[in-house]
Amino acid sequence: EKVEITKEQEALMKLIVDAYNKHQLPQDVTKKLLQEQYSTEENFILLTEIATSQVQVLVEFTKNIPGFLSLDHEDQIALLKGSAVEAMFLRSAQVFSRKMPIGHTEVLEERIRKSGISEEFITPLFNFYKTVGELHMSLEEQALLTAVTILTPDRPYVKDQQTVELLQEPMVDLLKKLCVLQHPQEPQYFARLLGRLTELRTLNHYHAEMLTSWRVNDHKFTPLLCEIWDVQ
Ligand SMILES: CC(C)c1onc(-c2c(Cl)cccc2Cl)c1COc1ccc2cc(-c3cccc(C(=O)O)c3)sc2c1
Repeated sequence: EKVEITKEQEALMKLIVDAYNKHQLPQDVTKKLLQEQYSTEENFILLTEIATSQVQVLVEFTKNIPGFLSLDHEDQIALLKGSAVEAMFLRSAQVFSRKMPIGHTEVLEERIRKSGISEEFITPLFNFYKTVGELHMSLEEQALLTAVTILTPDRPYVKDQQTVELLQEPMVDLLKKLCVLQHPQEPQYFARLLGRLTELRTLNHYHAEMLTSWRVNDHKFTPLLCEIWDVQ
């Protein structure tokens, strides 16, 4: 039967996509990717600055998700802390899928490869980037998938999972319809997207190890990253 987006789904999508477009990394932050030195230390410092700025962008985007600010405040924090790494994997993955104007892709890859991350994490990390890139996600799909990731009910310390599920469900339904409409020749596209969310869960564990190995080598994070990642 014909898949149709309802008027309220149209309105929800506009809200999410506008928020996603509005909250972006500032140019002066991302253009540093092309300017700074290429030492391991410089790369780590630059990626730390970008990640910190990205968390701020993520918080602003999340505040625009309908219903999020009506959630219990502690649950709002638990959702942000629980999804920050996954949302940043998704965000940084988009850089590799869309050809950045001034070759950010190669530069970002170079800096991530030489930032003190051990080889065992580099492989799954760039495999994820590759598989996301192959999906050629639309902007709407990127925005909705990020919202779905943030509204994952079973994050640690979330008390009222029920209410989070009520917020996440309409996003998932809308994303599913969007996938059918935007990829008619690929009926399993939505399933592939959800597969990336499963992959993101495993990357969380790798990321925790990455943080530990950076800290063992006395790398410093910013107060915001320490707060959101419960380090230091
Ligand atoms: C603290 C720091 C060393 C760190 O620790 N773990 C990670 C991480 C790494 Cl490595 C990989 C995945 C996830 C994390 Cl969380 C990081 C760096 O995290 C980030 C976070 C967001 C972005 C957005 C980018 C980006 C570039 C150009 C353009 C755009 C754009 O949106 O236009 C975005 S790069 C970037 C790097």
